[in-house]
Amino acid sequence: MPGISGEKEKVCIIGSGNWGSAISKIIGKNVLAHPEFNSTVKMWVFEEYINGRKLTEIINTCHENVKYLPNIKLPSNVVACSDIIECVEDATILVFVIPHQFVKSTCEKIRGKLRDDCRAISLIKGVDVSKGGLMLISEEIREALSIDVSVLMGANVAREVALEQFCETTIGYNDPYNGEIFKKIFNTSYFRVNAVQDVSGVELCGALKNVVALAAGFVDGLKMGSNTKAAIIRIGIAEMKKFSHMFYIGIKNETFFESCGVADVVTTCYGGRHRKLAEAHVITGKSFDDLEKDMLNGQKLQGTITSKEIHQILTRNNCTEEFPLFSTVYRICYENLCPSHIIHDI
Ligand SMILES: NC(=O)c1ccc[n+]([C@@H]2O[C@H](COP(=O)([O-])OP(=O)(O)OC[C@H]3O[C@@H](n4cnc5c(N)ncnc54)[C@H](O)[C@@H]3O)[C@@H](O)[C@H]2O)c1
Ligand SMILES: O=P(O)(O)OC[C@H](O)CO
Repeated sequence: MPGISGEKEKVCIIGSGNWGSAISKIIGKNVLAHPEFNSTVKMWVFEEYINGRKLTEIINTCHENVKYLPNIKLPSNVVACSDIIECVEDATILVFVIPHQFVKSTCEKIRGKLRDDCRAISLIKGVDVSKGGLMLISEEIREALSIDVSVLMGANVAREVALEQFCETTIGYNDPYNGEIFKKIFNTSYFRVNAVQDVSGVELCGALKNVVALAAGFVDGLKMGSNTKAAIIRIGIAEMKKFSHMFYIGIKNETFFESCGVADVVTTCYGGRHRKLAEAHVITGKSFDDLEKDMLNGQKLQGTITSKEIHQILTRNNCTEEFPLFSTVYRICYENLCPSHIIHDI
C-alpha cells in the first residue's frame, strides 16, 4: 500500500548515537517487512573519525556503530550519511533522535529543504526554554519545520533494546494516520508499541524522568536501600504529573501508567546513564561535565540541563517550593548543594 503521496514512504533517521543506532536496527528490519516503505533507510551521522576512519564509512562497511553501540549488527539497508540535506530531501518520515541541545541547530540546517508531505516523530527526551516559556521538543521541531510531529518515549535503555530484550514503548500522536504508520515502523515482538493521542503527556514523561533519575542516582551514591529508591520514584512521578498538568492543558492521567510514565521512571532509576553519573557525582565529588567526559564516551547527559530548564520555569512561576524533588536536584547539580539534601528536602 502506498503512502499518502502515492509513493512509498521514505524514512530518514536524524541521529546515530546510542539510541539512534539501536532504533535503526528495528526500523531497518520493519521497512523490509511492510510494502508501503522504501527499503533504504538513511541515517544522518554527526561525522567523526575513529582511529582515522570516518564513522559513516565504518557503519556502511561493517554495519556497526563501533563508538555508540558496539558489538551490535545494524541492518545493511540502514545507510549512514553525514550530509544532512542529502539525508532529508526525499524523506517522507523523519525520526529525530539526537540529544536535545542540538535540535535547534539541526532544524536550522534543514528548514525549507523538506518535501511538503514530510512528517516527523521525536524520540528525544528534553524540553526547550530558550524563548522564555516552556516548549516541548516536538513543538520546537513543529514550529521550525512546519510539519506534524509525533513522539515515542518509553522504558527503553538502548542496549537492552538492541539485544532484543522484551520491553514496551509509547507513541504519542496527533494525527491517527501517522500514529498507525509509526506503529508499523517501530512495533516488533520484543519492542511492543502502544499508541495514545497525547503527544504532550508522553513527551513530558520522557523529559522529566531524567530529573527523577538523577535523584535516584544520588540516593544510590548515599548508599540508601530500595525503600528510599521507591520513595524517590513515587515522589518523582507525583511531581512529573503535577508539573505536566500545571503547564499543559489536556494531559491524560492514564498516560502516566503507559511505558513512557511509570515504567520509564523505574528503568531509568535502575539502569540508566543519569543514575550512574549521579551516583558517581556523590562518590567522587566530580562535576557532571567531567563525569560525562570520563564515563560516557561521547554520549550526552540530558537530565542536568533539563533540571536547569525546569527550574527556570518554576522560578518564573513562583512555585519552586511545590516541587521539592525537582528543585533539590537542580540545586545539587548547579549550586553545589550537598547530595544528602535529596533526602532531607523532599
Ligand atoms: N540512550 C538511551 O538509552 C536512550 C533511550 C531512549 C531515549 N533516549 C534519548 O534519545 C536522544 C538521543 O540520545 P542517544 O542516546 O542516541 O545519543 P548519545 O548520547 O548516545 O550520543 C550523542 C550523539 O550526539 C551527536 N552529536 C554530538 N555533537 C553534535 C552536534 N553538534 N549536533 C548533532 N549531534 C551531535 C553524537 O555524534 C552522538 O551521535 C536523547 O534525547 C536521549 O534522552 C536515549
Ligand atoms: O540512560 P538514560 O538515563 O539516558 O536513560 C535511557 C532511557 O531514557 C531509558 O528509557
